[in-house]
Amino acid sequence: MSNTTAPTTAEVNFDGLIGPTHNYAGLAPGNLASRSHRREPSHPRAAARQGLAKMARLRSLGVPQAVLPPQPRPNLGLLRRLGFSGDDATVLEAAQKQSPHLLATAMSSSSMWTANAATVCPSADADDRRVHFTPANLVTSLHRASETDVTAMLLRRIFHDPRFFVHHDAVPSSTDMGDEGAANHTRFCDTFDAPGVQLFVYGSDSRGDDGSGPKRFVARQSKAAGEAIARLHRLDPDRVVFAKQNPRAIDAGVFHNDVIAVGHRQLLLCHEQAFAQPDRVIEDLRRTTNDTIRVVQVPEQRVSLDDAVATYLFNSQIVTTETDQTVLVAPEDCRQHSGVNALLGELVEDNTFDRVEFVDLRESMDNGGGPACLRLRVVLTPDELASVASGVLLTDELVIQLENWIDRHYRESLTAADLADPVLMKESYQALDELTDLLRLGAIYDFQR
Ligand SMILES: NCCC[C@H](NC(=O)CCC(=O)O)C(=O)O
Repeated sequence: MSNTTAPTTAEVNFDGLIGPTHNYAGLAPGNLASRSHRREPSHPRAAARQGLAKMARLRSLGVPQAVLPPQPRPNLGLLRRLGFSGDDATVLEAAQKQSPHLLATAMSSSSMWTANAATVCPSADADDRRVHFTPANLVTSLHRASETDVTAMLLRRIFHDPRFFVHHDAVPSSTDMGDEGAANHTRFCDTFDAPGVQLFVYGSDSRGDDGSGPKRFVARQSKAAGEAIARLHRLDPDRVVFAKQNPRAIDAGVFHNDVIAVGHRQLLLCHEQAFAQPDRVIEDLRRTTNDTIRVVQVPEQRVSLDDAVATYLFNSQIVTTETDQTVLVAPEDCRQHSGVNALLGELVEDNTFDRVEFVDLRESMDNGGGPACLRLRVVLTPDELASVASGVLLTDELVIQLENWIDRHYRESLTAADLADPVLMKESYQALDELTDLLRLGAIYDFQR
């Protein structure tokens, strides 16, 4: 078993702990799983256990693993800002009566998908040699846009040392500046301490609607946000690539690029329909990486866009283990799909991966979040890692404490009718109050002050 303090510069996965109000409200634009599971009962305890089991599995492979706490729900501040008043129970009841949609928004536990929390660039790539963070504005939907402030606070709290970390404000919240964070951002490198090349993928070009965008669903990520982040993070423009998503893919349910492409070190695994101009993207990546990148494009004939979205093949995580193996951590759904499973066998055969491991993330998957959605990758040198709030770094002991904590506080199931229950609110706040002790973060939530 490895120690979480990596001796060399390493990629640390910060996974979002799934919160006690995890539910299916169908809130997410362009996300087919969210739409099709709308109003189904959810299983918060199983959900949180599945997410934690994935973290423990990666840790057992020797991948440094940390945890980000959920956002406080219900988000009473949001409901009050929208005109619901009275005591807490009255606010929840009025919201349920007048707008179940707003109530569900205030109960969403979507912050678990930390790939959307922020864009992070390692110190090796920034000209001031510090790690840069920009929280995502998530303007496309209210339930996600209301995560930004708490995310920013959490990141500042966890990565608190200004010698190592720079925290930027989110880019302005305007639809032509849409930013959904690291889900549309990939970094390629040789070893993690070496300077990398960063790929920013976008669905909309802020220069206006020229009719080339998706027809059915909204493009959530803008090019302008990526450009701003590349400037803010002081990246070398010669080592940055911008790529437009294929609008057909967005219309098939690819609401983030990480539903159709995944990169790790010198490998890009993507569907042939991922980008509007795939040849140009590959050429740009070859040039900027001095031809060290290996691109594996999966043809439509092998895996259709629809099957890619249904199985979340490309939302797998690729990790380098302690023994220097390259492992693909894929959703169970990929094993169950014969075509995808056969392809994975071939990718092991041809040494793209040393092996594939499958993880059961049913509860998250049913809201459109696979293995890669649940993690924010932060590349840290040993000194940077040593300065991080250490209570969030996963240890064997913390896994056991969190399992126990989940079992004590989380409900087995939740329905839409339960969301206004003031007892659920108390349970949720009490759970989070205890969690901040377990993670040694102090009082971070408004309700604790
Ligand atoms: N990276 C995965 C993000 C999934 C997320 N789903 C949601 O917000 C579903 C919420 C709901 O419908 O209850 C989204 O689409 O942004």
